[in-house]
Amino acid sequence: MASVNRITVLAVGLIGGSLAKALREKNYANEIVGWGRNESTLQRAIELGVIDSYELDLAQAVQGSDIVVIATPTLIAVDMLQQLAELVPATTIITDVASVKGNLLRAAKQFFGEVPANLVLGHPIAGSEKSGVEAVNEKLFINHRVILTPSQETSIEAVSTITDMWEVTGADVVTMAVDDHDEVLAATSHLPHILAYALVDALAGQKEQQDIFRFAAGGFRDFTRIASSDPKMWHDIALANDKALLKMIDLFSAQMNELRDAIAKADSEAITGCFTRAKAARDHFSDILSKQHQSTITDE
Ligand SMILES: NC(=O)C1=CN([C@@H]2O[C@H](COP(=O)(O)OP(=O)(O)OC[C@H]3O[C@@H](n4cnc5c(N)ncnc54)[C@H](O)[C@@H]3O)[C@@H](O)[C@H]2O)C=CC1
Ligand SMILES: O=C(O)C(=O)Cc1ccc(O)cc1
Repeated sequence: MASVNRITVLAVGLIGGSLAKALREKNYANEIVGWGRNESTLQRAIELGVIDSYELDLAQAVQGSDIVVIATPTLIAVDMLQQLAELVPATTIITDVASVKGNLLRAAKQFFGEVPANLVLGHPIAGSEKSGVEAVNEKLFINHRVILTPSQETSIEAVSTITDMWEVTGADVVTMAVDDHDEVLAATSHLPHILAYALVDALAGQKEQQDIFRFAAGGFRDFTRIASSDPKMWHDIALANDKALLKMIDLFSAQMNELRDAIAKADSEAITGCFTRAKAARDHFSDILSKQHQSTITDE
């Protein structure tokens, strides 16, 4: 593993902070520097053992770093990339944690003139509905996937360094094409968040909302936990991945209309068909998850 002296994390929130703390606990680098706009948050990050030091000036923060990790909200990551194009030499690896990759790849081509070899776009598939430095959890990435989306232009050494970095946190690193990433995540993460927000907002707008929430059963709680996620974060994701997300919303709306018609017509066959297929698919998914869980227990 190539030795890493200095890592800079741009924005020390849930994901940037959890990565910094995980790496710090494994002594992965000599120095982990945080950058942010709010000095009290950065001081708090030092108190919590998340970073070694901080800088408020971006140029100072990235100077001499081997790896710069962009961990801001998704649309802000585009601005960060633009600023880094002026500040960072080709010897520094730039990576990120944003939930959408296509918009950043397009921005990179625009700001750097081509996809720079030292840019390794990445996305940890781990997190929670909580945000900010107080929610930092150094174990967050253990046994979770991290998707890297290198392009043809990306340096193999840079991909290998970022793979090593994530593996140190306990993550399982896979690579994927950018468009595939954005389509898969639109289906499995972005659509479910939109559905949870829409459901809770629709119900909260009803006059009887007090009663509705008072009598809500476990299913409502399971299905809507993610509606507590940060609205700003999900605003950025929805707009950054608009094309893939609109496709998924249309697919879902068509399915919803079919189910609505089936209920209106008391079409038992159609209703049971949908529920049975969905149950089989969900049970299969549960089996995969429990096998993954078993194999991680045996590995320990
Ligand atoms: N929360 C989650 O479960 C996951 C989030 N992500 C992605 O990771 C990135 C960071 O998300 P979290 O750490 O969850 O959010 P967070 O809200 O915990 O942290 C975001 C940080 O960015 C800072 N920030 C906000 N606006 C800024 C601006 N204009 N300039 C500079 N800094 C700014 C905030 O002060 C905060 O420190 C996002 O792109 C998100 O989509 C990826 C995987 C999981
Ligand atoms: O809290 C949950 O269940 C999540 O889905 C967390 C999450 C949020 C955003 C991502 O890009 C990846 C993971």
